[in-house]
Amino acid sequence: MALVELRGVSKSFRKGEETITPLDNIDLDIEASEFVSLMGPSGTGKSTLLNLVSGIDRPDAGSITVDGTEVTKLSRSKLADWRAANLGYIFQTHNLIPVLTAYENVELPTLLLKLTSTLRRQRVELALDAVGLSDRADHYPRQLSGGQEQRVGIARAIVAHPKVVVADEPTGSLDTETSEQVQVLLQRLNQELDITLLMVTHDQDVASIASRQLVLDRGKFLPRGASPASDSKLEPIH
Ligand SMILES: Nc1ncnc2c1ncn2[C@@H]1O[C@H](COP(=O)(O)OP(=O)(O)OP(=O)(O)O)[C@@H](O)[C@H]1O
Repeated sequence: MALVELRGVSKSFRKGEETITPLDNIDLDIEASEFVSLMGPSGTGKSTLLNLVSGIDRPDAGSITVDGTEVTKLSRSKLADWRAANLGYIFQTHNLIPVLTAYENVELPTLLLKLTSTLRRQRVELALDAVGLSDRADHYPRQLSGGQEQRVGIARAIVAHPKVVVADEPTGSLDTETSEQVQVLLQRLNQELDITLLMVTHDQDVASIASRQLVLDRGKFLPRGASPASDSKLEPIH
């Protein structure tokens, strides 16, 4: 069984009078330790897919299983606990809390876990070390560069030792040099710490660091090597 399994997953939204279906009966397997990138035209449902895998949103149909747990069957309260222990989320903008230090920002998700204070401290130190920011632990976000802030965001995503980390355009708001540093970091996390990654990006170069590249278009994954249709706006279903 794959670490992440999507079977027959569909998701629609009402937009005024129209219904759009960004995900239409899709299947996906992600094996443990894989690094999968996801590209596709704007509005095709990439973020929607990440939100479903991470249990932030629920599909209209189909099932999503992560490490043997059928996430789609969990109650709302169980889902919050499951997410805290099993899922890391890297955002395009780091979403750090400005009044907390780098250490405290990374510590935040561990407060939802039942850990001793020693283990909690070890996890935070390990995560900051993994992103090369041990010496910035006491700095506030405003005292960090954009790239350092993103690395704190990445440390926060891996601190709970999640089964899967999803990343939504993690380099989208970074300059080229900083983006390259973050790409190297993501590859290291995958290869050295064995973290399974699902990453959305608009940048083909960034996508190519992944071990498998997927393209989503018109509600489906395109076959390997195919390009999205040029007029690939989602067709409304009436
Ligand atoms: N909660 C929501 N309510 C209504 N419509 C939504 C909701 N979430 C997403 N959508 C719509 O679903 C479609 C897919 O959105 P999504 O954000 O997943 O696309 P995307 O591929 O990540 O786009 P981008 O590359 O621009 O970030 C869009 O048309 C969007 O407006």
